[in-house]
Amino acid sequence: TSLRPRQERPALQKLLELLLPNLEQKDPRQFFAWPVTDSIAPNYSSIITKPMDFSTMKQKIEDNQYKTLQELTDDFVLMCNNAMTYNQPDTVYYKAAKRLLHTGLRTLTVDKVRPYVPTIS
Ligand SMILES: COc1ccc(C(=O)NC2CCC2)cc1-c1cc(C(C)=O)n2cccnc12
Repeated sequence: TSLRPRQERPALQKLLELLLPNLEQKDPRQFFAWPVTDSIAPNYSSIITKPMDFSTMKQKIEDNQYKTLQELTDDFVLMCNNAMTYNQPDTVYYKAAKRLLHTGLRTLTVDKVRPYVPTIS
């Protein structure tokens, strides 16, 4: 828990705090829970220029760094695409990323979420 005094939490931050666990549950083996290190994935940091993982996304929500649902969606897509870039198609990681991308995007774009996040036209 952060030591900061509890400042007013905008509606979007509350929504994202609800959505993130829903996405994390789609990664039961927790391949996407933490940053991928060069020790478990050789040369990862030289191949993937913009790493992303759920713990980083959680921190960005808490630091109120997402201004729209689309920005969180972009990080989620980046995370999945990184795994489909670094790993070969026949690996557990590539397959998990492909499945996560599809099921996760359905959660993020499903109509019942949209109305709560008016996009500034
Ligand atoms: C935080 O990342 C991980 C954490 C745990 C594991 C893991 O438990 N791997 C076991 C399944 C066979 C070994 C794998 C990963 C992992 C994710 C990834 C991704 C997301 O590309 N990765 C790529 C190559 C090697 N390992 C991984």
